[in-house]
Amino acid sequence: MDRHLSKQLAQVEAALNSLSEAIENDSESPQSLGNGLRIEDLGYTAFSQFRSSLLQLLRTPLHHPHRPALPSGSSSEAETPTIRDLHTRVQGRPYSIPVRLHLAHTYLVEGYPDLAVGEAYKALLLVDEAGDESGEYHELATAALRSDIFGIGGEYEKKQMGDEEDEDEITEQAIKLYSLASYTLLLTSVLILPCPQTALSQSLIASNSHPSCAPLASIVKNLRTLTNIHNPTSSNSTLIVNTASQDPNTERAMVRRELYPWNTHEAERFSDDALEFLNQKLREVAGGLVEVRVTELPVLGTGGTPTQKITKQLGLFATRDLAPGTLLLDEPSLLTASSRLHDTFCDACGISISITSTTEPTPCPSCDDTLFCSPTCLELAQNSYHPSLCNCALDAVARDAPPAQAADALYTLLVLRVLAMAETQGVHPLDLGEVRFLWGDYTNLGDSESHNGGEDESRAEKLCHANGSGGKSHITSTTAAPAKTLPWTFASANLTPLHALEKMDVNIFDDGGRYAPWVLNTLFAKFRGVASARQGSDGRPEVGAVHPLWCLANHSCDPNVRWKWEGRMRFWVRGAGERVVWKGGREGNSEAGLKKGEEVLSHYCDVELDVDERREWAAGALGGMCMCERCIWEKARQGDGAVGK
Ligand SMILES: C[S@@+](CC[C@H](N)C(=O)[O-])C[C@H]1O[C@@H](n2cnc3c(N)ncnc32)[C@H](O)[C@@H]1O
Repeated sequence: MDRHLSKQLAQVEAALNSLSEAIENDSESPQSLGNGLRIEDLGYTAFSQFRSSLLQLLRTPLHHPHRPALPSGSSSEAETPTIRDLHTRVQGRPYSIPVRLHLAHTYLVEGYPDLAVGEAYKALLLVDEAGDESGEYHELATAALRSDIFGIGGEYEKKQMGDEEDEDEITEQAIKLYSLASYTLLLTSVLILPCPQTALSQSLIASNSHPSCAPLASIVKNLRTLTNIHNPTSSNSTLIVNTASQDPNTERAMVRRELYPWNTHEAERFSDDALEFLNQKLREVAGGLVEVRVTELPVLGTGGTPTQKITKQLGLFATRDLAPGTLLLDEPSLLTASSRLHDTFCDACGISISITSTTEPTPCPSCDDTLFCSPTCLELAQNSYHPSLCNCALDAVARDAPPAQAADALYTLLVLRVLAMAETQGVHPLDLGEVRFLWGDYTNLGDSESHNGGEDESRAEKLCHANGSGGKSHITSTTAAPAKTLPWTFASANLTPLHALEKMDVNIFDDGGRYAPWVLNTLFAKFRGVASARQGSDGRPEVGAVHPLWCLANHSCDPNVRWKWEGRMRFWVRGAGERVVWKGGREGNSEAGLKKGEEVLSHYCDVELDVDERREWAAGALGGMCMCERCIWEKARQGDGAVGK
């Protein structure tokens, strides 16, 4: 890194450190904020723990790509609540700012800065509510704040202030301290990710709320230089963003893609019950011609050679001999999303209304803007997700994104669809039938071990312990830096979902943890592994969908089925003449039809491309370089100079 940038980063770190010092110290300190209060007296009894962690965090360069998870700063393990304990506390006291801050800083020291951002941001929203008499949650937030300061567990009354002190004034000071503590956590977390543009935009907001806070002013100044943003004339002028810098709304970081140790909603995908559930669904849409089975797949590396490791996953298999042309899967899905604002796709199944002539386009009777391809789709939507979105004015959210962001926008829209399904059906988002069995491509599962966790509390407990203590578990316990393979932005993980939930009239604080940041991350992890998209004539992905049964099929560059998605996802058995001709002269697989017990192999990329292009295209969906028989053969021939013959 350039020396100038390093210097700027060091100054940001120093300013963050002095901000946290100022928050913690009392009025005698030179860094004092001048309010005479200590944050530890205000219910945030763990702030000093965060402070010592912050110092450790800042000691590792913020830009370090393999920043390790840090030990907690607590002196006694026994006193440190686990993330699970803190989830319970947040659910029990959803409007308490210090409880959320404690969760945020625990996430941060455990190596989840993305989750810390989510909770610190909610703490800030609560600060706003407490300070704004017209806020929807003002009374609840104020009551929680007063209870944190003066009530049971509130240490304030034991301190030096007498009874005659004005409670209102103390509450006001507490709001200020909590605001600064929330910003400290938020800014530290986004810088660790690292998302400097997001840090700058949030520090500007912070500095506007706290104009006399010198450390914040220093953070803004240094982040401005760091991000190469110039504010040429006055504070009112539009920021001129250097072409090399990014928009905070789209600034991406990579975060851990995990089966979180506290996630009790993940299905035991290889259990008899799960296989029976999925096979029952397959009988409904595939007439029993295919079934799901546990299978072994190679773990794909980034080089052109196999890793020798095997992973246990699911796959689809023919239950009998199937002749060419047999329709073996015909699956509808309501888990769809359109990225276009003005084109007309059925809101439910995603079919282009202009190509379907069989049925009557049907608007929602209450919100005319929402169009379905048929009364059937309208009815399905009403039972599944639409009531939560009807008249919510969410149409424009994440739509018509620029080409570079169109794919990411589709994932966000799929997550929003799930939130509406969860609300309409009163089900936890991760328990929805459409979501529960999806492959999440988590990086903390052992490669060759089955992903066979149970559903109950005891399993979650076991995972928590195994993860921390090195006990035997399928969750990898490793001292290496955790892999970060999940794209994350502040907007997609926080701003957009929270905005949508508020429009849906969901209480974003007291939600029983259903829409917590880790739940949203888990949804993104699943959708990035299994969603499909259709491109428009301009090459932009315009409709996305998750078909939970179709996506159980594994990939081959010599697929034995062809598929088409027009409202429903369909698979047909390829005939001999439809099998791909391998480049380099080999005829490929000329077997017609599928034999009983043979695996159904789909394709995730254009199989007409050359081997290198195919591998590049499919790498994201496969987690590495395709090692199918055709790829290996064509690559070897390429080395011989024989491809193209
Ligand atoms: C859409 S899912 C397919 C179903 C998945 N096997 C399951 O258990 O649900 C895609 C994932 O399957 C695995 N996969 C599919 N085809 C593969 C192949 N040919 N080689 C190795 N892994 C494959 C990769 O891990 C990929 O991320």
